[in-house]
Amino acid sequence: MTQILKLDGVSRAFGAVKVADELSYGLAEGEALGVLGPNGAGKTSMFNLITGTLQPGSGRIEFAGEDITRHSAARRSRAGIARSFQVPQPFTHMTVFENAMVAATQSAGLSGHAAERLCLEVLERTHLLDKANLPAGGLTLLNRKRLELTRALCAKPRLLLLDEIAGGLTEAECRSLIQTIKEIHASGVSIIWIEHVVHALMAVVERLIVIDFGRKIAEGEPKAIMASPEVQEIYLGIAADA
Ligand SMILES: Nc1ncnc2c1ncn2[C@@H]1O[C@H](COP(=O)(O)OP(=O)(O)OP(=O)(O)O)[C@@H](O)[C@H]1O
Repeated sequence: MTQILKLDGVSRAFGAVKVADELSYGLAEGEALGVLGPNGAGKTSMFNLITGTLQPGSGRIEFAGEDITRHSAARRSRAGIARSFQVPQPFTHMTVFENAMVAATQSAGLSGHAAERLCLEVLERTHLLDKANLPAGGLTLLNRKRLELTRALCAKPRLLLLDEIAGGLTEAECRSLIQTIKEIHASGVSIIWIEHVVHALMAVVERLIVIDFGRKIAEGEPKAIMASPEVQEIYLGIAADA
């Protein structure tokens, strides 16, 4: 199977804090990978390393067979890497549609009707079409999360990085978001999903990795990983924090 992403011995420290410590793993094209780990383990930093807003101290990152370790964030975005942020970051004074258009024009490089068509398609997939003309600042938390997804999808990603998108939602809202993410996955987009809401992860991902102190401490089939005593101990800590 073709690998869309490969991290090879990626390390980065802030002073004494290692946010990535010899991190190595691969992601197959079309695969959904879950990432679990306690607060401060380095999960968001790993996304920053993949998207190019943080440079590794050492190691190599490949995307679609190309070494992107020194590529700029803008170049990686154009190549098809998109992310959602843990704290939704819409342009609050703009409408939902205008927010989508920013991503379609600036990240996917589209203009005119092509950009509008993509935005409408994505807004339908993310169930925000009926909110298209509302200001983004007034959306509920679920719809702000849906807008995060919309903005990422309007960049036409091959790889979608989701950062704790299920946090803070009610059970019913979480189920509805899981369904949308399943549909995105089924459309062929490769996904890496950092999440503390473990049942949401388990409903979607085919493989899990667990990170602690920037190190990968477990990797494999989700149920087997969750059953391991080492991960159970960390998970109890995560459940207490969540
Ligand atoms: N730019 C930075 N400068 C200094 N320290 C940083 C920087 N970015 C992150 N850190 C520190 O690195 C550690 C890892 O942070 P990171 O946000 O990657 O963890 P995380 O696993 O995503 O945590 P959470 O689950 O709380 O979001 C934390 O101790 C954080 O304070």
